Amino acid sequence: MQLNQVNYFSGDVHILKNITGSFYAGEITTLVGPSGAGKTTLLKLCNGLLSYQSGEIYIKDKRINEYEPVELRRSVGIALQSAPMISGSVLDNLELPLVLQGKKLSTQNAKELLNDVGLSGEFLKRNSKELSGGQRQKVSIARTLVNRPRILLLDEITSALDRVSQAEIEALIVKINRKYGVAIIWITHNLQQALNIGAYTWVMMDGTVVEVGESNLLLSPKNERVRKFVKGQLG
Ligand SMILES: Nc1ncnc2c1ncn2[C@@H]1O[C@H](COP(=O)(O)OP(=O)(O)OP(=O)(O)O)[C@@H](O)[C@H]1O
Repeated sequence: MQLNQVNYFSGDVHILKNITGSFYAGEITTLVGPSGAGKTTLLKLCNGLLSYQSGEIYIKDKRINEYEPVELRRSVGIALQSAPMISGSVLDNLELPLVLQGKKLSTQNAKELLNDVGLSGEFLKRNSKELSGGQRQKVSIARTLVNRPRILLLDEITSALDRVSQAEIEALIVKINRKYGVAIIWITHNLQQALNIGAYTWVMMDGTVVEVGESNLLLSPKNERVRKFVKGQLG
């Protein structure tokens, strides 16, 4: 996915300013930065939930606003911190992206998806209300894989979890990244997480990308504001 001079305004407010850069297939890129920097807004532009006013976003040399909405939704999966579930079973939840297209999910495929996120096939019949926070997030991630997306957007998916579940989710995202070769764009407030798992990191502030590169840039940022931000987080 490539972004070229992307600008987004909400009314008169210039929220994202000239965002340019690439997210690569088979690589994890983390987005970090202070609250209000524009990270979530950028993710929403990448899956068409919001529309930019100028610039371009391309997936495979095709502008995202030239994709049919269903095609774009299939190509770009998103998982959120809240891991929203519909009432019903885990299978009902996994199947949701297909049901919306008038299709069904085979039990075999459903079990493989659960296996991808480290859950046994027995979970298919479980009521989604009975899942722990970590299990819910795993089902939410499995659901994003139903359409075999090229790009996976993750918004703070481990923020509400305990350390053990957090480590499990990190490991399974790395595994999924290798297995499916998707481009993963992961917003995190946890800079240690960005250092541990992301190949690349974008540091955003006030609607701009202030520093970008391999994630270990966080250990010795060039930009003074980034240095201060990192010091506050990593000590
Ligand atoms: N619907 C909206 N209307 C107006 N301004 C908005 C809207 N949504 C977000 N903003 C503003 O856009 C800016 C970027 O918000 P965004 O949620 O993208 O930041 P963020 O980096 O994801 O923050 P956080 O880390 O707190 O989630 C903020 O200044 C926010 O107040």
